[in-house]
Amino acid sequence: MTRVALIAHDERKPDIIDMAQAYEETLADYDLLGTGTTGQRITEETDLTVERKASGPLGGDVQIASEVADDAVDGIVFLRDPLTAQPHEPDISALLRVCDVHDVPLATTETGARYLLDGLDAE
Ligand SMILES: O=C(CO)COP(=O)(O)O
Repeated sequence: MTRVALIAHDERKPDIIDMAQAYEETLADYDLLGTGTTGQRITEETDLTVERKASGPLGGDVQIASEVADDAVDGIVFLRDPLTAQPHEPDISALLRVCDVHDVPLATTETGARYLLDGLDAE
């Protein structure tokens, strides 16, 4: 089954919830995972089931990076807050890097997320 990770920094959580609601029918066909708080918010505000990893600052990004390294993830939507420094920036960089290494599509913008999810849906 297609496995998709959903991650958003705090300032972007309203955006990822809007996206999850708009794409709920598509996402319902996928095996979803996410960082802790993002996963919790999405499960509260949609009927989707999300496997929750640790919260980002507590290692959730690296847990997802580990799955990417195992070729277990098909796509990631990661709505980052570009205006706020994150204490776990090295973890975020690791996740982005491992996606580059494994050619896993990663969208960090809402438009990119739409392209990514439409693309996965068309496969
Ligand atoms: O910090 C994050 C990603 O780097 C997101 O973590 P949460 O979903 O737990 O807020």
